Amino acid sequence: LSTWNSVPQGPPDAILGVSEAFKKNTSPKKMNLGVGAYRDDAGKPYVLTSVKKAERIMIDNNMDKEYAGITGVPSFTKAAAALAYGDDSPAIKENRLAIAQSISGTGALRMGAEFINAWFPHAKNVIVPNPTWGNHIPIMKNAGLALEKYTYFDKQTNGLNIDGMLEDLHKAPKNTVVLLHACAHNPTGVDPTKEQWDQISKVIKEREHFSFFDMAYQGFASGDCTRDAYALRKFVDEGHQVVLAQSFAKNMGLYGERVGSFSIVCADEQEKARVDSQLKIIIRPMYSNPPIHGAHIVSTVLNSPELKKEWLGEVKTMADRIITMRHQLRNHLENDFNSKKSWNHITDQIGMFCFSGMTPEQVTSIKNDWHVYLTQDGRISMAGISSANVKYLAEAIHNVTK
Ligand SMILES: Cc1ncc(COP(=O)(O)O)c(CNOCC(=O)O)c1O
Repeated sequence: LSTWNSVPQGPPDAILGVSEAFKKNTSPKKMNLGVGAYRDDAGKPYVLTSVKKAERIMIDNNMDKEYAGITGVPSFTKAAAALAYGDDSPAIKENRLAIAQSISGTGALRMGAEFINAWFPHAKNVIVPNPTWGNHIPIMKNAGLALEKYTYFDKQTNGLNIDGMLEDLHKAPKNTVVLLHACAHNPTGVDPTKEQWDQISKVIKEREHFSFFDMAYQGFASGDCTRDAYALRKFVDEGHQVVLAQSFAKNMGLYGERVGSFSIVCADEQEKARVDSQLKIIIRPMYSNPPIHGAHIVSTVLNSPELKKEWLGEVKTMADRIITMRHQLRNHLENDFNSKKSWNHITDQIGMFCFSGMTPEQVTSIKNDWHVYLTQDGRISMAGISSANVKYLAEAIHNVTK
């Protein structure tokens, strides 16, 4: 009998399964609205010019391939922290921000969950939005945390159910870890307003909850890195000792380079040193030390004023293209196909995704009858839309929803 005889067939990943089905389709009109990766208006992946320039500089510098330290490339983590928390962050100025490079955002989330499981001084409970990025659930559970969901999306309005969210945050046991998407919520595209963030901060403070921010889209949501970091920075200003999972996959187009960071706001320099030592103890037996190439790209871009300026322009261009597609899609639905349904949520939502409100049956119909592929929850990855196919998509959505 084979050693692996008892290994069962696992379920396919909901998101990647969509791309597999898309690849098998032969229609010239087919559209892949599944995977959350940016495409330009020609439908092609986009390597940023600022990234390519940084790589040329790195080659000219004849960089070696030595190991990075356990917590990664220092010039990267320093620049990443400033981008997230702000150049004038007191936590950074007072040297009390512990930060480690991670295997992109996923690695940061797992590192954070492992750290919480090891050192959080209360019950290891985490609550995540309903719905949330699918991978959040196994990441937290596999690290040993007890996971529950809090109300987030409102099916009636395709927006935020703020009252339901605040009620669930209030009901959760004291000292619960609350996972928060800093901007560009995945899969709904629904973000709290500034006023709503202030309400959320207040309840979290009252219940002495702990905030775990996931910021995978800074700059990619509104086109403005400062604007997209509002919630994170406001919480820190208000005295929350947050932790942050940061990713450069989308905003710098570094998907496969796996560049991210995990950071912890500490009380003082001495505490930061102790926390740092425990992060190293978690990382060492996990993957020893992180890949250096992507970290050097981010460091080169962020530490060069002109490359950083070029990058900020490019991330705004990507965000603006998505926002333009939102307005065109809504406009076609309302004015070309005279849909009688309300589509304001297409332009009210922000970031990579639009939670269309299409039912699983409608998702199946739009796939079978119109060759449009998206996840069963009705999430549309907006980057799959271009000026060439936006009207076709509107026609397809109208026909399956009327
Ligand atoms: C909210 C969130 N956190 C974290 C991550 C982690 O991304 P990475 O590990 O690539 O940095 C992602 C990446 N999502 O992937 C796109 C999709 O849902 O189709 C994410 O959406």
